[in-house]
This record gives sequence, C-alpha cells and structure tokens, in this order.
Amino acid sequence: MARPTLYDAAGGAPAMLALAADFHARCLADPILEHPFSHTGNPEHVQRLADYWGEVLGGPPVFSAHAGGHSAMLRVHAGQGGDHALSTRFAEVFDEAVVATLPADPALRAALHDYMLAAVAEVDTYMPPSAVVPENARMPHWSWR
Ligand code: HEM
Repeated sequence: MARPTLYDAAGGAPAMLALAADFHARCLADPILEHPFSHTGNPEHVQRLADYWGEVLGGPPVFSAHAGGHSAMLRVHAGQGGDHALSTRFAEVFDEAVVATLPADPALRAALHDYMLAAVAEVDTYMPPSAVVPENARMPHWSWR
C-alpha cells in the first residue's frame, strides 16, 4: 500500500486547522513574531494558513483554487524588509505547534521541520524591498524525506 501523504499522516484538514490555529496563537504570544502579526487582522488568516499547508503537504489544492496560489502567499510577505531573526523564530514556533497538535511521529515531525526550513528560506529571499514575485510560482509539494 502506498505511504500516506504528510497531510493524511498529520490527520487531514482538521489537523491542518488545529496546527494553524495553535501556530497563530503562539505567534501572537511571541516577543519576536508578535510585531508583524499585530498589524494584521485578516479573519481568514488561520484558515488560509491551514489551506496552504494542507496543499503543500499533499492535501487538496484549496489555496490555489481560492487564494491565488503560491505567488499570492509570497506576495503577502514580499518587500516587507523582515530579517533572519523573524524566519528563524517562525520555524521554531512551527516546530512547537507541530509537537502540540499533530501525532507524535518522529518521521512526520522531521519532514515538517525540513519543510519549514525550506519554506522560510524561500520567503526570506523575497524580504528585500526590491523583491519581485513571479506570476504563477509553482506551489511546493512536500513529502517524506
Ligand atoms: C519570516 C517569517 C514570516 C512572517 C513574519 C510571516 C508573517 C505573516 C503575516 C503578518 C501575514 C498576514 C496575516 C494576516 O493577514 O492577518 C502572513 C500571511 C500568510 N503567511 Fe506568513 N509569515 C512568515 C513566513 C511564512 C511562511 C514560511 C509561510 C509558508 C510556509 C507563510 C504562509 C502564510 C500564508 C499562507 C499567509 C496567508 C496568505 C493569504 O491571506 O492569502 N508565512 N504571514
């Protein structure tokens, strides 16, 4: 039998939503990440995050269908002039949220950890004020390592 996707191993859509909600709450409570997040208030943010991560991890393409795909995600962050400390902390807090909400599977945790390091590295490249996001950037698809 084929190995389940990371999305299915995590628990599907409800697990993505739990992960995103826990992650977002941790960001708001974090001394480093609180600042960028305190200036926004998209009421759909947690659901969007859940849809995005779900799609990357092997779930349905909800973010591409309804929220503009990978280019739109990059555009939200592009030119913000953020620094490496934000990305480092973002990835650490993601690991904490994974531990708090998803199954205690070391392989799942390792794959999600690796994914988030790659994801923050990509977002980082668009932080400079002059950054230009390409149209139709390919949505990453992440699997077991
Ligand atoms: C330096 C690290 C990052 C910071 C400080 C950051 C911060 C933010 C902020 C402030 C928003 C807007 C929230 C709102 O509208 O209420 C946002 C949106 C979002 N972020 Fe990030 N982010 C970071 C990295 C990432 C990474 C690595 C990913 C993906 C793996 C990601 C995925 C998203 C998504 C999917 C949205 C919602 C886009 C939409 O509304 O369509 N972010 N982020």
